[in-house]
Amino acid sequence: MSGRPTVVGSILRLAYAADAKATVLVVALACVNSVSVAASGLSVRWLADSARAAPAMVLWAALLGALAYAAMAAVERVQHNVEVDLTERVDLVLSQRLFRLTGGVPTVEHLERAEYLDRLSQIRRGTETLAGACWGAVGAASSVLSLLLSAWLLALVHPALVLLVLFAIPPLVCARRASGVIGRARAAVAGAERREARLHRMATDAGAAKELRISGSSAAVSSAAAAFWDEATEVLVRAGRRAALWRAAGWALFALGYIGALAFVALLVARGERTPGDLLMVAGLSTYLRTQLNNTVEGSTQLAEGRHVMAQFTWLERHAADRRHTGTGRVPSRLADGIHLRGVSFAYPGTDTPVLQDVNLFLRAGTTVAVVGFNGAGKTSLVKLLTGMYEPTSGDIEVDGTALRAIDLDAWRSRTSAAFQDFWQPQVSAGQAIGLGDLPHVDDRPAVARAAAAANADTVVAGLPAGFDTRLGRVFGGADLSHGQWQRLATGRALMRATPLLAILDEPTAALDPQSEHDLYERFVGAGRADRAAAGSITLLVSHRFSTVRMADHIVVLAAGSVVQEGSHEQLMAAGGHYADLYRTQSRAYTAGPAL
Ligand SMILES: Nc1ncnc2c1ncn2[C@@H]1O[C@H](COP(=O)(O)OP(=O)(O)OP(=O)(O)O)[C@@H](O)[C@H]1O
Repeated sequence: MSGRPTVVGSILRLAYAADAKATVLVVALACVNSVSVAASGLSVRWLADSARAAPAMVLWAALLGALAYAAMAAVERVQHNVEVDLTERVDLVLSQRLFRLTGGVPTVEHLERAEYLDRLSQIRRGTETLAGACWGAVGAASSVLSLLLSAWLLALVHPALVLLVLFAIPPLVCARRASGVIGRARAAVAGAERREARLHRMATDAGAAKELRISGSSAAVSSAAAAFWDEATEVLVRAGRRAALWRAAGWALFALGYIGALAFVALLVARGERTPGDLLMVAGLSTYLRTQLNNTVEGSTQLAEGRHVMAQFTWLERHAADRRHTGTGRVPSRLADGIHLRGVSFAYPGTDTPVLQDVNLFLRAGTTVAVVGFNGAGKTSLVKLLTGMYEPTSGDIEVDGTALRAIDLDAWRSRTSAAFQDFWQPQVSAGQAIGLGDLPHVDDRPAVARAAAAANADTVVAGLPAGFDTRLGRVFGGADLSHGQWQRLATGRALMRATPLLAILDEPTAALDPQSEHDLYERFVGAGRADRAAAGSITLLVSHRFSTVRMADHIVVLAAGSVVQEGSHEQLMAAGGHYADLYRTQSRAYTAGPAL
């Protein structure tokens, strides 16, 4: 996407994909417009000269002029309407493509890194610019055609007048410089704009609003947002001024050429070497030339802005292609052995600090494994690796002896289920909010009801006005749920797949009391036990509550990204150390502390 033709080509291909007929029409109208400009210049000259030499021709000259003007006026109107319609279509095509690309990247790195988020927000805001750039490209091409025709007509008057076309170069070069200045400024402020937008969203988010008011930090958030806004605006305004200076310099040079050309032809007419018709045509063409040039400059500015957005788009396409999971290996229908982690280390992309270090683990088929550890020990990162959200920096994860990186990731994910700490709150019907856990069965009411009952979400649904058909979430004016109720639905979602090979519960239980959490984990482990046993399913529990953890067959203790202990509850208690200390401390807190 480096050269201009590639950008123009890509943009025109987009327009063609959005609406082929309208694209061809816009291009054809632009050509008609260019020819009309030249025809109108010719008609003025013909009119003036025939008035003196051949009065009978005046009518024909006037007719040509009228036709040229009518064509220009009609084309302008129709072209504008078609362009507006087509811009919306291209915008839609781009938004869909962006959606597919963002969702199609198998990893989640681009959604977790600030640098990538900046690029994404530039693309999101820039789809309309890119769509508009189509017409910038077409307009610029048609103006170049007009310029060539005008140059030919000027050369007929005097070859030296072709130089006027050379004066068209400075405004173009300067406009390009100006666009570069604006484009760089936009990229520089993308981070500040994203932060400002985030703070703005936070200030209007009901959840955050409560804490902001209690802590009295609304004003601080508002002034932080204002500071980001000011920072971005200052850079953009400064860039705007510099860009305006560049543009003014370009036009000043053109004005010099324009005045010089008119003076030159006026001199030739005064000497009787050229006719007044020539002078009128040069004056008329020069005026059009300025308009056409203006269009070319605007078109090339739009094109340059579109080019910047296209560069980000191309980056996203490359990122998606680079991150494409190449594994095509089959996922076993049942786990015979289990999942091995062999020397797995992991650092988040763009960071040097490993959050998992040389982890060697065996998750045996058909067992329940619990992972415990302090905040930041690496538990969720481990879950992200097991679900293929990231690949290990070194080492391998093997599913029944086949490396996960060699397995078809979509197929693997279709045999996993998970409920996360930061779970999703889909604004759909209550039934679908559960059914989405197994897309082919999203509306399978008996399956949804089973999952709801297993997650204890049936009581939540029973309290809704239209049961499973109740629309959820404030965005579409649906019923709102408490955090704990959303959590139950999320757990229901994770129980939709009857025979996952890996079922994960990564603490989606923060809003539950210890007893409810314990019940929920028990239900999760017990749900469809026979089916899961037949499939050799591994159930992975992440929890800080040791009363919950002890139900697992195997417990893994993580500390600072390394496995420090593993075994059954009894083995770990007998061994003493980290796990036993934490277990006793927590038991004491529950027995001696206030009732929870
Ligand atoms: N997207 C990310 N980019 C960079 N670092 C990250 C990212 N997510 C997590 N980390 C870092 O990785 C480390 C492990 O985080 P992780 O979420 O795996 O811990 P955890 O054991 O699940 O913690 P908790 O009990 O609080 O959920 C932490 O130091 C965290 O700061």
